[in-house]
Amino acid sequence: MKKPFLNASCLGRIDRCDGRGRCFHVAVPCRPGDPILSEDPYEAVLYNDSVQSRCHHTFHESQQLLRCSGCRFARYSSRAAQKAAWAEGHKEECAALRACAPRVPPATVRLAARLLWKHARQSPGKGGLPANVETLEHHWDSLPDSRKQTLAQMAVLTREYMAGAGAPDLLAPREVAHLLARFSCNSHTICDEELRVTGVGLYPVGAMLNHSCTPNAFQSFAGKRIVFRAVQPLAAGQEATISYVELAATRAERRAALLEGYCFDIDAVKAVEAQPVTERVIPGHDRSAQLKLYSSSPHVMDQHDVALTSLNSSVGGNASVQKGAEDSADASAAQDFESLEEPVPGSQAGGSSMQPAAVIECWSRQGGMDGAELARDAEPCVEVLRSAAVQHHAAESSLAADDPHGAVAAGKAGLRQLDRCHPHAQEHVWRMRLLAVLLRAQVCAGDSWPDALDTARRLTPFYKRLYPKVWPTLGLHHASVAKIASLLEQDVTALKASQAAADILQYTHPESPVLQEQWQLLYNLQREKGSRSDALELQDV
Ligand SMILES: C[S@@+](CC[C@H](N)C(=O)[O-])C[C@H]1O[C@@H](n2cnc3c(N)ncnc32)[C@H](O)[C@@H]1O
Repeated sequence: MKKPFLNASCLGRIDRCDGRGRCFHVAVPCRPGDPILSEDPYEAVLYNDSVQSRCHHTFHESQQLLRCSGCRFARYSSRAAQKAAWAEGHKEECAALRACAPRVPPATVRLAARLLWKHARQSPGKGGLPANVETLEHHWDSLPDSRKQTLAQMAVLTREYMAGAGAPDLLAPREVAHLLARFSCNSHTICDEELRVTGVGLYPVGAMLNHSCTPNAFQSFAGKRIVFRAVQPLAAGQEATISYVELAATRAERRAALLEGYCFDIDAVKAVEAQPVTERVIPGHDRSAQLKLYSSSPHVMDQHDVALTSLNSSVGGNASVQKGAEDSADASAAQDFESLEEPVPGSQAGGSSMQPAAVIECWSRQGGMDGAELARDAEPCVEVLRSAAVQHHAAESSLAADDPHGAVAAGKAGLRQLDRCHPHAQEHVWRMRLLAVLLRAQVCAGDSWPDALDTARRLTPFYKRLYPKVWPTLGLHHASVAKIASLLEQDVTALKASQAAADILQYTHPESPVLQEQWQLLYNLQREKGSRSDALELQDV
């Protein structure tokens, strides 16, 4: 093992590991909640839609922001922040943004430009990339041609954008494309305490943490500084892992996202994937509703999948959203900055442009079941799942279009569809997704809190099963339940949810106002409970 980093905020070291390149080992035993690494980004930028509400330098939200009079794009929480930002790269950025106004390049293009300007400032005349960026994986040779083409077009865009600042040509187009490919598999999506996406940053040491679908650490952010914390006890020398993808998804979906975004296969260590014996497109639905039939249970599905997709005792199902032809759409819109926004780690849950689809994977648990019989059982469910997927898409679109009532209607319609499915489909992945979008819509609409509480409570068992015990999404979900229940004066529910939230958030958000809020709520609820039991006792007397 190499020496630990001198960086005092790092409790580990980088080593080589079998088949996965480099990895991060903790140097000392850690308890849940212990920070194992915290790091400022080598470079970071806000996403375009966060720019109006957040400081360009600190990434903190603010009601009163000062707008840069040069580019009229960047906004700052104070003069000091503006001054610091100017010295740290906004000087060149401001000129480039002015030159391409009113268009604004996507965040990853702005990130690449800032990184190259920074390197030129710190190592004048050296060229190339900083050493800690150069060594990051880019997997260029494994990328499909369509992806290479998109990255090449983004590289052209980056160079055009940088030329606006009158800077010398810093990197050849091919090298810029490789840099953008490095972003795809090494950058981190920056979120605030409530897990709202704010920007994207490159953290060279943080990029050493490998993926696991049962991670023992997770990342959160203080402004744009990343902090990795343990979510389980870690022994000295143990590898720290995070999840690169949404954990509340089926294995098939996680596998596809990892293959596409990070070029590795979570099933690579297992035997050859089970091949379906029959594959059929459901009539009238192109490839958007498909049936795949296996003669026996495909070993690649895990418990997680079975919980999310089982339909009945002899048939299993798996409905997934298939990614549309994003790359070719991007390629044909090379001149349109916004359409070239790149997916980055942790951000693949998006995809509002996807075509909703239902793919059902059926297998016989006993093996040897008659294929026609399986198909007959499953086919009506495919139709129902397909409709549920369509309603989910409609609900997401309505929410994005600021129409929460439309989203509530679509979400409820989707859930009603699913009620027609086999009772064992109660735990299907589309039910979880419909409940999640319905809850967001009901909270946005703000006119039926009892319904919102009911939705939130129906979602809880899914999240408890799918996320690790200590996980921010689960903690924040309990916090939402507590808030809605306390609004409705359902104190017992509020108290339980608030306690569950605080039990998690004390590890995941130890220094954040989100946890303070829970302590306050818990305190108020316990005090009220106390005074009510005092009152009762007095009455009894
Ligand atoms: C953010 S980097 C992690 C550090 C990387 N191992 C390295 O040496 O630079 C992501 C890349 O690491 C590899 N990787 C991460 N987790 C993995 C896993 N569970 N199985 C296989 N490869 C993995 C993949 O090549 C992936 O594209």
